[in-house]
Amino acid sequence: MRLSIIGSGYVGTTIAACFAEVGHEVVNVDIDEDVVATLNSGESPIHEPGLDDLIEEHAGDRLRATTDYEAVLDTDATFLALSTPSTDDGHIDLSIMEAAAESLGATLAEKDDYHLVVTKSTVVPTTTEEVIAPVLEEASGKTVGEEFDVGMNPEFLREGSAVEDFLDPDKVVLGSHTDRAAETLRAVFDPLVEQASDAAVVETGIREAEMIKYANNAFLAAKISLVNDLANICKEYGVDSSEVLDAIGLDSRIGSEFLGAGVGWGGSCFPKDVAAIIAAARDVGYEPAMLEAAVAVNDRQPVRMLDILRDHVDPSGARVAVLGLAFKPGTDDVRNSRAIPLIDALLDAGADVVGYDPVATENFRERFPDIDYADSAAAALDGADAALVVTDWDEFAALYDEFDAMNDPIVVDGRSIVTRRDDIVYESLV
Ligand SMILES: NC(=O)C1=CN([C@@H]2O[C@H](COP(=O)(O)OP(=O)(O)OC[C@H]3O[C@@H](n4cnc5c(N)ncnc54)[C@H](O)[C@@H]3O)[C@@H](O)[C@H]2O)C=CC1
Ligand SMILES: O=C(O)[C@H]1O[C@H](OP(=O)(O)OP(=O)(O)OC[C@H]2O[C@@H](n3ccc(=O)[nH]c3=O)[C@H](O)[C@@H]2O)[C@H](O)[C@@H](O)[C@@H]1O
Repeated sequence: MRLSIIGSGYVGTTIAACFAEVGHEVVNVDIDEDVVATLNSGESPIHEPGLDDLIEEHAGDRLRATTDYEAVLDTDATFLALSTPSTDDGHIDLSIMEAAAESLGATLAEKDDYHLVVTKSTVVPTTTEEVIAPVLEEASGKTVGEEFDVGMNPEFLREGSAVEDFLDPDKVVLGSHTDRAAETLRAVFDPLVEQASDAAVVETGIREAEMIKYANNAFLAAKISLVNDLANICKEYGVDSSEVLDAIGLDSRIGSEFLGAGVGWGGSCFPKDVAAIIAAARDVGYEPAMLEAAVAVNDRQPVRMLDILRDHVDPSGARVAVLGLAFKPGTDDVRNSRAIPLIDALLDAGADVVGYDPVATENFRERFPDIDYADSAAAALDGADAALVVTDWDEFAALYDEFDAMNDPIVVDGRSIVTRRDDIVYESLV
């Protein structure tokens, strides 16, 4: 099939390269000329394992990029993979989606045959039908359900394993309202599902597909917060939370994944998506108490870390090494990293902060230009009064002798990965 993908960020680039890999002809449309040039030169505009190889193989053949929306006219279906950030009050900000839908609609005005427009971005229920479709109709002069259809196909890939997650998913969710849209979506995904090891295909309505994405992310975020609540209780009672969590994970109804207790969840999606579904729920008069609690627990974990530090050292004037600035290991993405609230609190308390991350320092420096940065964990620990571990990078698990260079070592481990030493004051956060 011939597919167009609007937006070439984490999701748009990954799905374009993967659709090309399973045999489709794909064109990426992005307003960013650098992104387009990078893709056309056979390189990936984002860092994701395996993506460079796919782009190198298919660019100039089944995969190309352009800034010109006219490219959509030679395709059968378009996926909208634009950012859906938060407004200041947590609501979803649809302005980028609306601008792209308007450009797409104006282009579709010139198309003679049927077209399917699929929302790939994470959007709150009713957005595709009540926001995107009307913009497309207005700009194209066409009617949804007649000359074109809309559909919804949420994305569940994770940064750091995006290609693998997309090509071998647990599930593919196809939301549509007409037989024609359902058939087109099936035809897009059939080659992928055939080669995936065990992908379930869920055919559903459009607003159900939109909600499945929020339910998925909200459930995972709430699972981590529940785990953190339980692990905090464990700590107060002197119970080893890792033994407790390993044991409950053996119950197949609970499952062993996403039981990692610690300083909490961050990133470009969980915080904004949980905030957006809370705001959307309130808009229709429902108070989502569980989700509000999940956020409250998550907000409290960095504060607990500082409280534990205070039990051992007064942060005012102390040199504190923060190990890990990325929101999770394997990425240089610092959006909503737990290091941000932690360092804000440390600076408020008068600490002298030195940060270290294997790959995320430059991105973090844009947010905190005035703290010190070290070139290695050892350099960050040298002369520090305390160390706080925020991201579970493997290299932090391997630290041992490096703690000798600290002044009276105090380690507060927000990810429970550091090897304990009897001669060091070691506190796990949970
Ligand atoms: N990043 C992730 O791991 C995942 C993200 N999602 C969702 O997918 C959506 C996209 O997220 P990302 O790919 O991370 O966003 P992103 O910010 O990485 O990429 C968006 C791209 O859209 C382009 N763009 C902006 N306005 C445009 C326009 N009018 N026309 C054409 N291109 C335009 C930008 O230049 C940028 O390259 C969001 O709704 C997000 O919540 C879903 C699953 C995973
Ligand atoms: O909607 C999205 O964009 C994506 O959001 C998450 O993916 P991602 O944010 O890339 O990363 P995760 O691996 O889920 O980690 C999110 C946060 O939770 C934290 N986490 C994760 C697992 C765990 O056990 N404990 C824990 O604290 C991580 O440190 C990180 O800060 C989801 O896992 C994806 O399915 C989803 O598509």
